[in-house]
Amino acid sequence: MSHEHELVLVVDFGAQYAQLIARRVREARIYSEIVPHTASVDEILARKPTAIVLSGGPQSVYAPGAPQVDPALFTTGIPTFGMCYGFQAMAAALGGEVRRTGLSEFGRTPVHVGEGGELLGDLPPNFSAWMSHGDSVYAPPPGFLCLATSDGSPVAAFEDLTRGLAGVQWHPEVGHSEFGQVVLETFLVTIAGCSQDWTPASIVDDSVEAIRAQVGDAQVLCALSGGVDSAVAAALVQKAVGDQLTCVFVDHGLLRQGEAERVERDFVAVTGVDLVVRDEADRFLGALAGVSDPETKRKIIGREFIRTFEDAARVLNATKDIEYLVQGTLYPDVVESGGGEGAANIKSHHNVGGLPDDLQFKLIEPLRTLFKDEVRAVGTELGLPSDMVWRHPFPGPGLAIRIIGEVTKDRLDLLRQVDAIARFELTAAGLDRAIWQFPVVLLADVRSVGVQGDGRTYGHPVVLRPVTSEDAMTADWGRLPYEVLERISTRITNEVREVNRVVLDITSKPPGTIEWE
Ligand SMILES: Nc1ncnc2c1ncn2[C@@H]1O[C@H](COP(=O)(O)OP(=O)(O)OP(=O)(O)O)[C@@H](O)[C@H]1O
Ligand SMILES: O=c1[nH]c(=O)c2[nH+]cn([C@@H]3O[C@H](COP(=O)(O)O)[C@@H](O)[C@H]3O)c2[nH]1
Ligand SMILES: NC(=O)CC[C@H](N)C(=O)O
Ligand SMILES: [Mg+2]
Repeated sequence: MSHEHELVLVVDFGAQYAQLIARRVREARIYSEIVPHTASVDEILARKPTAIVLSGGPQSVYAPGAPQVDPALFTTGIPTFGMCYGFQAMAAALGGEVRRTGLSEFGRTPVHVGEGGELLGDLPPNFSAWMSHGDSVYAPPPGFLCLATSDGSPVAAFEDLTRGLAGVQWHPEVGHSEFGQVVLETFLVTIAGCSQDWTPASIVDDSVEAIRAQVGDAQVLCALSGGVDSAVAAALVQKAVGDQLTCVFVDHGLLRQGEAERVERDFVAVTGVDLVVRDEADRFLGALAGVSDPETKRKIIGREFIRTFEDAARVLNATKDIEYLVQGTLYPDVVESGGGEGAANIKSHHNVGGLPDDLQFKLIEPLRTLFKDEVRAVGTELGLPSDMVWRHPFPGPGLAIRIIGEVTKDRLDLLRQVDAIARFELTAAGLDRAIWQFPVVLLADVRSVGVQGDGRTYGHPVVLRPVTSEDAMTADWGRLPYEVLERISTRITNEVREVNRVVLDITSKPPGTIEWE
């Protein structure tokens, strides 16, 4: 998909959020991918990047064994931008001086911009940038112009435009850095000359073409959850190969109120796609009986999903020969499971996943290079209705991982009721877009004493878990207005007899995760 677009490669030195750099580059409408710092100069050249970004990283460039940049990279003529570790590594590779500073800078840091130069030309003389470093560049390499300083960074930014090289000590990719996107775009567009041709329309055209080429006349199965990713993946495949596509929706009994009906009604109505609905509640609830360990729940659900897809294919194979399975895998899944070399390892999620080696399908993953916000833009471009494109993510294992304790039909019914109230009130308050996701968790094994109608109750607490996020990798707790919280709490305790306490989860991720299990 990427071949026809200019490419910016992000070389990952073990940055916490190399993905975020790639996202920011793409926000500038330039296609970007991440490569590990172990990639050789030849491997990098083979990808024909228009520009390169060297990421931050936890090490010190002068420490034995610390990852280095091969100086040959700087003679290729490809414009290269360094951030933090990448900036220091560029300095060290080209003869500048990098050493430990007496003053580490973590967090918001005032930066002073000097005279001249192009990279920071549009910035005011003083602004604030987000830093996270204990080493500093003390002297720029020969030929470089020092552009800025901070208290702990004698050289906080530099450039040598004769070679297309520049860098900054701070992290322009994080939202807390003022003018971060301006600096990045000045480098990529003005200095490196990248064209901004990565648009949702171009993504759709490229991927429709690629799917057609891959699939030919074959038959395709898509596991459709009603979630954003599989809806957009299915719509792309449908645009590419039309009625060669059959979607399978599994009602595993762990869905929220109205979900199954909504998928049938909305998705089919909009796309006209062939949909097979499998009612598998008995199978999933049977397999989950007596289980309260979160990992065991997830494994059971993953296994039963695969069995269900295989069953569905067996039935369909009577009339068509299903060769491909469509998955809504996103770029963060790929990076998290393939590993940016040296980067932290993030928990692996249920996908259609833990796919067996002897999988009978070949995979189609049209969203494999995209982030969630891009998937939403593609969905919009494809004409999917905005409530489908903007709906909150919902995990494949469903309410099973929001019931802390054993999953039973009664508990599911109870949580469905509570969840419907919370979601209704969020929507009524016009906050769906402001909140990334709003799990409601039933502490099924916990009871507390309450008083209702002058009588003692001994009910269950539920936890409201509104979060804000950009890509679910990190999250903050959502600051819902007190009036909205009050309405939700009152309605839940009035309308759902078994619940006598509503609590609010105010933990960010990290350290918490979004889901409780
Ligand atoms: N009930 C279901 N029926 C069929 N397939 C499902 C179901 N739940 C999940 N899947 C499959 O598992 C994949 C991963 O689920 P995931 O929740 O990550 O994505 P999604 O549901 O498509 O999007 P979102 O992240 O917005 O919920 C889906 O893309 C879909 O292919
Ligand atoms: O399809 C899925 N299968 C899973 O097993 C799964 N676990 C978590 N999630 C969703 O992923 C995002 C991050 O969740 P956590 O912060 O809980 O890890 C949030 O959006 C979660 O809802 C899942 N989605
Ligand atoms: N965030 C970074 O890239 C840190 C770079 C280097 N380890 C320093 O402390 O200066
Ligand atoms: Mg989902």
